[in-house]
Amino acid sequence: MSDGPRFPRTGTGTGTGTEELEHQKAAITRLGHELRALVEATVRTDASPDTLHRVADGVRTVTGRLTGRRRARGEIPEVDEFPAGPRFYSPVTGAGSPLAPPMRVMAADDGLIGECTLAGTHEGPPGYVHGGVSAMLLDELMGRACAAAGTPGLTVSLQMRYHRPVLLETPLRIIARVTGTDGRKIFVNGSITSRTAAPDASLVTAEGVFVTPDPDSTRALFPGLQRVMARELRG
Ligand SMILES: CCCCCCCC(=O)SCCNC(=O)CCNC(=O)[C@H](O)C(C)(C)COP(=O)(O)OP(=O)(O)OC[C@H]1O[C@@H](n2cnc3c(N)ncnc32)[C@H](O)[C@@H]1OP(=O)(O)O
Repeated sequence: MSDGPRFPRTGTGTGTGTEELEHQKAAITRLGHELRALVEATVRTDASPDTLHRVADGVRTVTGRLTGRRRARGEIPEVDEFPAGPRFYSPVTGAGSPLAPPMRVMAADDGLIGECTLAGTHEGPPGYVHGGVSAMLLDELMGRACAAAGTPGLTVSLQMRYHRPVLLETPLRIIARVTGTDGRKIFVNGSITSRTAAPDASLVTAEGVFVTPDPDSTRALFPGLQRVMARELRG
């Protein structure tokens, strides 16, 4: 892992709302980077039990510093651009999530492309990516492809085919493409390939069906969304 980007350490408290938000995003990104390094070091270390106990004590102390006000379940963080933009704590793309590789997402001609490299944190068979993690990458990108196409939806079906094991520590390309719609149903294809070894050979492919909830279901499922829209209307 790299040392990560350098960010200002604290907000000034005197900037505009936008500046404060940018400071917040930078701090979230920096902590996410350090936590990811901690998780990777944890699953790869050969340290002694004494060292592991000392580190566990230290981590417990650090955790204690983050237990002030917590977001309520379903509350959308102010830094997020939900549903179409970056989500800072997504377990796949979130700069602030220690679970996220994080996958970078880019627009392509006919869908979205994701890029990431996975390591020990996401291991399944020794040396290879966990199959559930491959499904998670694809589910996220395929869901975002629906939103990018103007038809946001939730996964109702995700059929995975694992053709070859996905190597750890190898740059990956994930592709998602909406292939059609039928009423509220959206059909999406996805694949994972290596960006370096045999980039044309799909390691994993997926076919998904996503459904746009009707307006009543959307309101019931995502009460936090109403608050975000009200926040944006207030400017
Ligand atoms: C911002 C991007 C983030 C990306 C995140 C990644 C995506 C995710 O992980 S989403 C989280 C996982 N998914 C979920 O939790 C969804 C759980 N499911 C639900 O809540 C509901 O099924 C919901 C709200 C989506 C749809 O419910 P509802 O509106 O009642 O749909 P319903 O009327 O049953 O079905 C709609 C259509 O879909 C079809 N359908 C439903 N389930 C399936 C299925 N498993 N396979 C195929 N078709 C299905 C129905 O047959 C129906 O088709 P038709 O209109 O032709 O009769």
